[in-house]
Amino acid sequence: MNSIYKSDNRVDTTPLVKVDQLKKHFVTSTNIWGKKEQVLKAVDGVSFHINRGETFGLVGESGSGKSTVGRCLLRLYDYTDGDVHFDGQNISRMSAKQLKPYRRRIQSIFQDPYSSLNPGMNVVELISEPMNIHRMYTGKERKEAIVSLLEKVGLQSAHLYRYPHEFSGGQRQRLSIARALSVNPEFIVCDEPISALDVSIQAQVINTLEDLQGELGLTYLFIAHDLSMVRHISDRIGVMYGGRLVEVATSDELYNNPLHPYTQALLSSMPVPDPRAVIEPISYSPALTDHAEPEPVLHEVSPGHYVSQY
Ligand SMILES: Nc1ncnc2c1ncn2[C@@H]1O[C@H](COP(=O)(O)OP(=O)(O)OP(=O)(O)O)[C@@H](O)[C@H]1O
Repeated sequence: MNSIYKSDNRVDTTPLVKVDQLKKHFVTSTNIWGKKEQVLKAVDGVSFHINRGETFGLVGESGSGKSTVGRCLLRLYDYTDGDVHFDGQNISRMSAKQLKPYRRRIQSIFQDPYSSLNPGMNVVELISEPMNIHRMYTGKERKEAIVSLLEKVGLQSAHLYRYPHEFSGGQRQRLSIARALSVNPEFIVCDEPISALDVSIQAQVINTLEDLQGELGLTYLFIAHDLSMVRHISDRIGVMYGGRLVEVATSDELYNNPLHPYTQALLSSMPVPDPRAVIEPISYSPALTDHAEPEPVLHEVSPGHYVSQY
């Protein structure tokens, strides 16, 4: 179990995750001589930290770079520039061998559990797979660990030999959570984990994630395109626009006092309870010309509330 206490009982206040000026540019076309023709700046100078036991929400419209940030933290991508520290260690340029312990400590849950779960594996096999990779648990101990994991996420031992297609969408996402937890991680990148679920199921899965966080001391990066989804679960929220963070604040501060026009636009497009109300698409364009792009620097305008130039 993760603990924010050091062995001498002093609280460890160093952030679990620290991201410094992260950049991930994709070369989207290459000419016949192998020269770069077009570069897509999916993430372009993003900095934030996530404290131990905290949930950091990352929001923004489709294409703003949220998933790319998540994939960089998981080291599924090499970065173009910048650094990511995990528990004080710079993991940015670690070799596959050096990364191995971090691959256990940092897990992920994705939007579509059906495509991330091998349909030919039953529950025991699906949960055993990460345990095999990290050589955890054997024989009877493993079976007990799997049953206990299923109970933790709201499934039962009767499900042990079932296959993904035999579950509902919500149950499949619970299975993905059990699989992520199987190797005792400290940090989980949750990339739109409830977006594909029925609204009635979304709150239940969120509650399970929150309960597990309290029980296991987990730290989450919670990615969503919709502010209403992250509000409840997040301690702090970062708003992304065009590969950059435009505002970071505590959840309450962001909702009560949004400063960046893009955050205000996102908030005003939040679903309203009246089903007859017309929801307008977000319209926001920086009031700047091409040659004066906003600096990827966040200014602290009040304690813990950061906003970029706009
Ligand atoms: N492997 C890739 N190669 C080229 N471009 C990519 C790649 N992955 C992402 N992109 C581009 O990078 C930009 C950011 O994508 P990303 O998926 O991070 O955004 P997002 O905010 O997570 O959006 P969504 O909610 O739709 O997933 C997009 O323009 C996307 O097309």
